[in-house]
Amino acid sequence: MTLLDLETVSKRYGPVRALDAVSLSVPPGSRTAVVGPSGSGKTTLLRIIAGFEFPDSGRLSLDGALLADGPAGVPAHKRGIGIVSQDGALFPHLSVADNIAFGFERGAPDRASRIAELMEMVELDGAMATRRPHQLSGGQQQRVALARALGRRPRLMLLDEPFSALDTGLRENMRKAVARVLQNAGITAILVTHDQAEALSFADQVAVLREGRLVQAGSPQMLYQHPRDRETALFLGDAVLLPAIVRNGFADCALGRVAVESDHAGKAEIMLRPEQIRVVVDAAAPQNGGRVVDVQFGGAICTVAVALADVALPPILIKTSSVALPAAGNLVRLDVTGKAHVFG
Ligand SMILES: Nc1ncnc2c1ncn2[C@@H]1O[C@H](COP(=O)(O)OP(=O)(O)OP(=O)(O)O)[C@@H](O)[C@H]1O
Repeated sequence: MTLLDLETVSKRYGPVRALDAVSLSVPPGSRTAVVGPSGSGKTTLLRIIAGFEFPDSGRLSLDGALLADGPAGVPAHKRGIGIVSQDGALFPHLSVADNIAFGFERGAPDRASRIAELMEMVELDGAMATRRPHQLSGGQQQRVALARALGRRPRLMLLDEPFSALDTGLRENMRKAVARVLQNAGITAILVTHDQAEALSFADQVAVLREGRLVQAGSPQMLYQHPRDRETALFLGDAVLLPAIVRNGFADCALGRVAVESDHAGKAEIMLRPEQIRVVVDAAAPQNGGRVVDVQFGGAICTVAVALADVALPPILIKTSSVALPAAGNLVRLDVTGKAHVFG
């Protein structure tokens, strides 16, 4: 089942291909995160879904109804799509209550009860209803913006970097709160973010854009463990990339023999996520290891750089806990858990 369907949507700005034949299906009730480097087309995609822009070619439909077919289609205000932007875009001269009620139908009889219900939904204290936006924290302003967008009972909610102005702790709380609110209201959402960790934890589906093209879409686990290419792998998190010879479900590499999930045979590049590698101090100078050349203490997560026995390879960086942290100069063994991903 699909709520929003994009078929080969393309958009150019002069010589720039902002979107190049992007196809994407968004299931009802799901949360999709769109990620990609700066200039990859995320905002353009969101603006086309919202109806602020029209594609040059390609089609998009919502719940089976056509929203746009090339440059013609349904205008933004008739799409039933809600938007929460980075700055919340609240009206500074209106109270919280008036901001929330802005999208209601004129003279809505249940105005007060709906405002109260929406404030409760986004976990805002009812006493704040009479405040102006400047009397709220960044997180509270974002909750008002979300309540206002929810008040229009949208079929689809677009979230354009709504957490980016918040600091780390608050950001995580807001992300969880928004996910909960959307889930409880059964609203399908699309989030645009620069933050890979945010995308992986918020979404059921992650879509990676690069230079206007959709590189890969799938569940966060699938993309993290089986990225299409090394660029996507590195975009979604830290990765250890090693040359290897692959055969019969195993790869021979600088870390010894590692299981792989691939029927590839021959030379290939393999990828391990750093958390798959355990550093064990082992004075026996093991084959599957090397010498620690640098240790960066980082509290819960520390980074250990290990120069491999194969000097042609750069040192690999491994994230590890501060418990039993090796020291620079130690000889270490690198034990791998799970399977490596094979590119190619
Ligand atoms: N109105 C416009 N006129 C000309 N070029 C544009 C316009 N809007 C976007 N572009 C170009 O289209 C490409 C995609 O831009 P877009 O804003 O969609 O990327 P983005 O992934 O959202 O980037 P960021 O993460 O920096 O916000 C960029 O090369 C951008 O310069």
